[in-house]
Amino acid sequence: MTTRFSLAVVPGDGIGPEVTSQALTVLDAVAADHDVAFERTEYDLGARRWHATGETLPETVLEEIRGHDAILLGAIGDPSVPSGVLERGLLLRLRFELDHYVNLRPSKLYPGVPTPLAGSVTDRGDIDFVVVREGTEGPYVGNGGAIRVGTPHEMATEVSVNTAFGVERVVRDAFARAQARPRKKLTLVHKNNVLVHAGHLWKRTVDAVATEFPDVTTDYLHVDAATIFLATDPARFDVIVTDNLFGDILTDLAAAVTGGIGLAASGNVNPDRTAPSMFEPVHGSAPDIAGQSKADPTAAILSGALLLEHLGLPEAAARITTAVEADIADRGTTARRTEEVGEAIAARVAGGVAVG
Ligand SMILES: NC(=O)c1ccc[n+]([C@@H]2O[C@H](COP(=O)([O-])OP(=O)(O)OC[C@H]3O[C@@H](n4cnc5c(N)ncnc54)[C@H](O)[C@@H]3O)[C@@H](O)[C@H]2O)c1
Ligand SMILES: CC(C)[C@H](C(=O)O)[C@@H](O)C(=O)O
Ligand SMILES: [Mg+2]
Repeated sequence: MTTRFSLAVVPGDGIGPEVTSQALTVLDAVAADHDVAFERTEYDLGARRWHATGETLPETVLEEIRGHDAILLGAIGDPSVPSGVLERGLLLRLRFELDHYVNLRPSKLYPGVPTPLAGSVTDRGDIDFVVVREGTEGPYVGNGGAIRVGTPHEMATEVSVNTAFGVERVVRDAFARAQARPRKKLTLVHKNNVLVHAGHLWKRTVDAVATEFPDVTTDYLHVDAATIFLATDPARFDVIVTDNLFGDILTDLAAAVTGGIGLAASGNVNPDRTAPSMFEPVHGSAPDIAGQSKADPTAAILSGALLLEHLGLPEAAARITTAVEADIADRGTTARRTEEVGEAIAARVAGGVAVG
């Protein structure tokens, strides 16, 4: 019997629709073999809607989206809209309202992928780590303001919020993920030599939760040093847990050293399943290449694989990652159009051996 899943699809802005349609093609290619069907509702949210109506995320639309099994999102943000309006009013609002407190960002260096890594990195095969980025707190919450705007005496604040509740739940999730991985290693990244209030809360929380996971080894890096090691020795990482802003920055760097932003997938996960989780590439709307079929849809396609895992379909997810891995190994240097990449991966998925 076919199992039906409802998907809310938010293609969004710039290259968002281009890469999302490829992710959907690949999801459909894998669905039939696994006896699942995706019933999709597409939501017109982003710059076009904002220009037409002034809306970013109407309450009624949010409630409709809430009723789905999962969300697939392309990218949000457009140069024609003041910076922050869509990012905060749409993307972050979805993450906050749907309690996506685990922002999961895996990084893996696939064989054959070019990387700007330092020449000293020899054991490239071991580069396989995941950043568990806190998704609902930190400096992202909008706790700030500005006075005397536009004057020489302007003062602006953007206060980072870190609650014991919020830190503990994401740290606990990161430990569980570390425990389930072969190396069982967790690195806390923060800046507790300077940010002593938030940093010490994070450190104390990791130390306390560690007692419940005796088989997981832990270490700590200041965020500045973490950027050094991400560029020179990324194989040292297994699971990184960090706050919302550090995680944002580290994961673009992680993407850059593992083949580029076009390959980096993510899941905004609500582990308690009180609302649908949302899967999206790490990259943005890339206005510089939008509408030219130049975007690499691989990140969106791999985000589709994370979505399948979340829905309890690990074999279907593996079909996609295996197809992507094969496509990457074969890529060479000839540039392909967005849809060519998507169709090639979909063909490999369809031609693959059905498992599960
Ligand atoms: N999750 C999201 O929706 C998200 C994430 C990041 C940025 N943004 C928004 O996107 C807009 C542009 O931001 P930005 O330029 O800082 O970041 P970006 O990720 O959109 O682009 C950075 C660079 O990476 C390239 N790039 C991105 N995705 C690519 C892909 N799939 N294939 C090939 N090249 C790719 C772009 O061409 C650009 O040169 C802004 O409005 C920003 O707020 C949204
Ligand atoms: C667009 C922005 C709000 C977003 C973030 O900072 O989380 C983006 O950079 C990301 O990485 O998904
Ligand atoms: Mg980012």
